[in-house]
Parts: sequence; C-alpha cells; structure tokens
Amino acid sequence: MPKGSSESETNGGKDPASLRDGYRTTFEQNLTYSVPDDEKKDFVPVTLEVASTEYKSYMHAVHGMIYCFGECILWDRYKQSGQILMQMRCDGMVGFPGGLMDQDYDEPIVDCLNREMAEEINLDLEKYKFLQSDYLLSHVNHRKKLVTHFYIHQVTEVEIREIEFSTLKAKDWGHETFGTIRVPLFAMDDGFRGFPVFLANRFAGNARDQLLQGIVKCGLLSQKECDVYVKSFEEYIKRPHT
Ligand SMILES: O=c1[nH]cnc2c1ncn2[C@H]1C[C@H](O)[C@@H](COP(=O)(O)OP(=O)(O)O)O1
Repeated sequence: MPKGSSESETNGGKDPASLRDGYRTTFEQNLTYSVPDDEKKDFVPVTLEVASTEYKSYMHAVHGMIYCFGECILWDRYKQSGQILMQMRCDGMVGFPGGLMDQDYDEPIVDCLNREMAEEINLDLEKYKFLQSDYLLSHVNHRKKLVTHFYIHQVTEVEIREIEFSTLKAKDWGHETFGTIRVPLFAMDDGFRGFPVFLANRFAGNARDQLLQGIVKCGLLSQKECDVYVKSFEEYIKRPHT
C-alpha cells in the first residue's frame, strides 16, 4: 500500500467516529442521529393547481429527469433501450438534480428547476432548457410540509453524453452533488443485479417513485416490466447482507 494511504496513517490512528466528531461543529455534535429517509406512504399525489394554492405555504422542491432513447447492449447480453440521469448527492443518497424553491420569490417552478439544473449539473440552458410541457407530477408530504414537483426532459443519445461530460464543470460539483449516474434498466441473470439492486439505494424524498413513474411515462419500460423489477427489488432487500 503506498505511503500515507493506510487507514491508520491517513486518520492518524484515530477511529473514524472520533475523527468525524473532530470535523463537526459543537452544534452538530449535540444533534442526535435519526433515520434520514422519507417514506413512500408520506408522499401523496396532488395536482399542480392544488399544490400551488392550498399548499402554497409549504416548502416546494422541484427536480428533473433527463433521458434519451437509444439501444445499448452490455456485454452482448443485457439490453437497455435508453438512458436516464440521476445523481449521487453529497449526503450519500441518490436523487435527481433540482432543489428547494425560494419562498420569498414568486418564481415559476420551471424557472427554478432550470436555475438548479445549471448550478448542479451545468446544464446548457440555451440547448436543454426544461419546459412547462415537461411537467409530470407533484406530491405533498404533510409531515414535512413539503411539496415535490417533477419534470422529465428528452434529449438525444449524443446530447446526453454532452450533458454528462459538462457536469464536471458545474458550480455544485464536488459539494452538493458528487456527479451524475446512469440508471441500469435491465436485470442480470440472477434477477437482482441491475435495476433491482439500483432501486435498493437510499433515495432522497420520493425520488424512487418519481423514477418509476418517469420511466413508464416516457416509455423506457412498460408498467408491467417495472412491476417485475420492483418485485425483485423487494425480494432483494429482504435477503441477508454480507
Ligand atoms: O430527486 C428528488 N426527488 C424528490 N424529492 C427530493 C429529491 N431530492 C431531494 N428531495 C427532497 C428532499 C428534501 O426534503 C427536499 C429538498 O432537497 P434538496 O434537493 O437537497 O434541496 P436543496 O439542494 O437543499 O435546495 O426535496
């Protein structure tokens, strides 16, 4: 192992927990840990109209899915009919690019989404701006007083690669976002690795549900195919982990 790269050398021999406390402020050290996840049952579908009137005082978040069609075969074996971009967030969860809307401004939801897209993934808004017609759905979470809005935007195979390459120059890259990732839309021979295992990640907010609904809406998978993958995912998470 090269010098300076062993756990004891890089951590100065301290255990990871004490090291972590060293980086945290006194305020943070007084916080107790709680389960960070949102629960699917807490997110109830709501129309855009109701979300923007009855729940105007709630926090509003908007996220967007960029996707393309184009057949891709992995190892001459696993076929997927297109690509979807998500991102690894700095909190370790998987989500879509986007963010919370500033409640002090009456900014249109789609404008906020485009601003977040530029900040988080350096999306070229001259070419790939999200439009209101890309709107898919909204959910309300009363426990968190949060409304989530979701848009999906189609690009070409060539364009998605260009978008992926330019994410490294995003303002938020390496801070809020640790990079875009592609969603595997197939299952390997064991029936788990691929999309079912991907679904076992921790997702921010209701991103998993948005992903599943977005996939069916854009036609990358049928509802029936999605249901089979979800069943495998549910079986997979019950398996003992090594
Ligand atoms: O991809 C997502 N889909 C649905 N809800 C999401 C997603 N990512 C985050 N969230 C939820 C979780 C939080 O309660 C809010 C705001 O999250 P975030 O994107 O981290 O917002 P800021 O960057 O802090 O503005 O939405």
